Amino acid sequence: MVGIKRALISVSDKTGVVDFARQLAQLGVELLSTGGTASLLAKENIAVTEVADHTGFPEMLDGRVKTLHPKIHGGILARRDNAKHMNQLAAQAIGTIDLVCVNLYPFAATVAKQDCTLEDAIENIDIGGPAMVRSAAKNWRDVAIVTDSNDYAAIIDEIRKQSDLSEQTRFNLARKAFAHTAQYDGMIANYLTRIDDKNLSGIPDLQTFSQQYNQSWLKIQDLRYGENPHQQAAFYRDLQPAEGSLAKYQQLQGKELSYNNIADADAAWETVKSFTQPACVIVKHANPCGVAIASDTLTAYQLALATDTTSAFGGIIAFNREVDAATVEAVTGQFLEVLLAPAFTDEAKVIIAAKKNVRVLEIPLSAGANQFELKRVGGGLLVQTPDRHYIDAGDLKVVTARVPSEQEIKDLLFVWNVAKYVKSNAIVFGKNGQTYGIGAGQMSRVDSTRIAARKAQDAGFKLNGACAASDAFFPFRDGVDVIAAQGIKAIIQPGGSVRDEEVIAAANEHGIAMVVTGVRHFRH
Ligand SMILES: NC(=O)c1ncn([C@@H]2O[C@H](COP(=O)(O)O)[C@@H](O)[C@H]2O)c1NC=O
Repeated sequence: MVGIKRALISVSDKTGVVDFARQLAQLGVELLSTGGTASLLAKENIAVTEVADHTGFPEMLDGRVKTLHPKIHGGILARRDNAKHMNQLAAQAIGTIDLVCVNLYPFAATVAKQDCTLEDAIENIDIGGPAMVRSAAKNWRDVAIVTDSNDYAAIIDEIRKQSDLSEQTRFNLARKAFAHTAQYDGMIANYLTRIDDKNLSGIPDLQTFSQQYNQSWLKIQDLRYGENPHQQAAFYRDLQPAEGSLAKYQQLQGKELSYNNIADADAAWETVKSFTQPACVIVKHANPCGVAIASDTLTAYQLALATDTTSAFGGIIAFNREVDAATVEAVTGQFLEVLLAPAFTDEAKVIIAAKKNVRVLEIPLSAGANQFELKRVGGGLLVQTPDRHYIDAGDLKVVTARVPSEQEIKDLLFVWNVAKYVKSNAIVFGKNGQTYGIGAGQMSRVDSTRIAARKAQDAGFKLNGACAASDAFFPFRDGVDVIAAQGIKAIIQPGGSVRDEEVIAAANEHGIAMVVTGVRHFRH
């Protein structure tokens, strides 16, 4: 006889529940179930008692009241080691319930529908389910609470082996259950506090940002330390990370990821993901120090490295294509911290394995993005939608006498895309799908311009005929003058400065073609 004698199963998502119930029944567990679940189990010839028959009360109010009954909650909440509790159960002829398996009304899926009315949303707020989950989780020493169909197999396995569930398993299930109801209620509060008060019937108008913002994250790992060794840190992921996001990584080899590795890997991955052609991005301290697109990964790497071989030392290197042996041979010729790609060939994996310390991450490639970008400030949180603005040649407005050539337009779009991922003030020089010089994170735009110029000179690039991008408008003509002095003949920038006229006049003076995008890409 198992320690679990009676189980209550009440699930909206019925995935795997028939098998789970059948196996519990085979282990001698008596089953109670709510209407829909009970009829499914009965149809599958599994012996089950309807909760309504057990309590003697019918389900009522369109299912709003099914399990909210002392015979259910008494049976779950009574402490088995407390004589008073057990006597009280006996006096009311209430039997104990030892396992509760519940998943909740699909609130998230309901409100995700375009035509979801407030009434639909409200009806999909589960009441009896969370009450049972919380009762069972509170009484975890005596009751097992199962909220995730992914746990069914392991639970059956453990009961079969040990005739019961261990204290540790029950506690883990209880923690998971409270995390689940917290997330569920958080989601409801987020939805309700997004509703514009002007319209409280029909399909509500939803504001982008809720009045109270509740979010749940799952810890992937504790980190050895934070940005600096005296800081503590951990890495959390979204409950459902966006497709193609860093948190979907699989580490193939190498040392444990550090806080800075993860931050830099994210910067590299987000940048490389933005290119459709084979691309390589090398990141140091959250900024790309070399970016290139080419017909293959090896060439892309060689071109990206050539931008700034000094900064690339100890960098994070990302590709948006499967990485082959030749590329890995080349990449491991330099000191690197992390290598990321959607895939590695078997041969490439063998070669990189010799460099045990290099952290190698495989991430499925997809253009997905976080719903919101979050940034903590003292006592608060800044929330914004991600920068997902892309342009093509048709979006460019030529503002100078000189019009860029077709090749220059391609180069302008390339450096513009790179500039988007460089911390402001960002200036990027490049040509033929290769960055020539990157000026990042300066407090003045002209300083970023000077840095980009110096880096390009140090790397030995001839800037004649190259292009320049500025992530935001030029506040003065000085940046344009510095660019012109390098021999650069085409500039892309948002425009919109009060001194645009002065800036455009400078470009005309220097015979530069200038295009404006009308959009800026600050990144802090
Ligand atoms: N009202 C109640 O007493 C109640 N008890 C259980 N539920 C939910 O009813 C669902 C299962 O219903 P059915 O077995 O009828 O398909 C589960 O998602 C469960 O969380 C309830 N429904 C909503 O509150």
